[in-house]
Amino acid sequence: MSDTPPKIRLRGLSKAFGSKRVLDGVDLDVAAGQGTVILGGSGSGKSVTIKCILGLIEPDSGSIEIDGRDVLSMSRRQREEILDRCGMLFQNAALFDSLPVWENVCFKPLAQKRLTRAQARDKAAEVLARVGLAGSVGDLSPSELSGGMQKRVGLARAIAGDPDIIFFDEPTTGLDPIMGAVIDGLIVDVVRDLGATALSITHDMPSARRIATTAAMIYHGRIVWTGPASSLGQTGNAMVDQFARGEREGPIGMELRK
Ligand SMILES: Nc1ncnc2c1ncn2[C@@H]1O[C@H](COP(=O)(O)OP(=O)(O)OP(=O)(O)O)[C@@H](O)[C@H]1O
Repeated sequence: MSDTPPKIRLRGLSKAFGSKRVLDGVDLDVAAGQGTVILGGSGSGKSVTIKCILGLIEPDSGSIEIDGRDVLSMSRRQREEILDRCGMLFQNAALFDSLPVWENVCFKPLAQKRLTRAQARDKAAEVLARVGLAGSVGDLSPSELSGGMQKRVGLARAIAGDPDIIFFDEPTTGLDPIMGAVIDGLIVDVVRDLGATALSITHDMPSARRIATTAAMIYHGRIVWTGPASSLGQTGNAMVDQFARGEREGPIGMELRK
């Protein structure tokens, strides 16, 4: 056990939608300054977990601590201050087609009036360069970009506020394997340069091994295994290894596929 307190600590996190219990006591420590990935079948509650941390879904019970502070019991303003230090790369990048790339990149600081439009243009050019895009891309519409470029723009938006914590929701989905590796490399670089903590969701095992140090598997609403991401596929845990290798036979039954 490390002496450094976790950046994010979840204890007993539970959430049901109607009669459907999705999270049933999630316990998870996300180490500061490292990458952690949550694995689990479709519909197992990975996104709901991240949405609870981001304040987009209120859990029914349990606690969420960030830097040792319980975010569920703090005031709305205090919670917003903490969430302002978080960045998010959404699945499919989730860019606004009606806005040029530079306004997408600096959407949040512009909406919060923390930057003037001129400052936001400069900031966008700076972060676009960090993800390997020319400043001129800032004037394009997201619809004019390839999938790989859209992910880069989504990554630029995620880091534009110099966040402490960055969430990555399936960052390589829809990309060819080489572009996926390129995006993973950028993720590792920007997270390291910012000294940030990264919490990711992915079904892509090579990506999980690249972007995370620690992996955690969610099953039936709980974290059932945590260990080194480098060991995925050879963890010795039959459930995790079946999942990581994508094998049909194993302890994970067909109920996940219903
Ligand atoms: N706002 C909501 N209202 C009702 N049900 C929801 C809501 N959000 C999520 N769910 C349900 O919670 C379950 C878990 O969803 P979640 O999106 O967390 O899955 P996931 O593990 O991220 O899956 P995937 O890998 O397919 O993205 C699903 O059955 C989903 O339908």
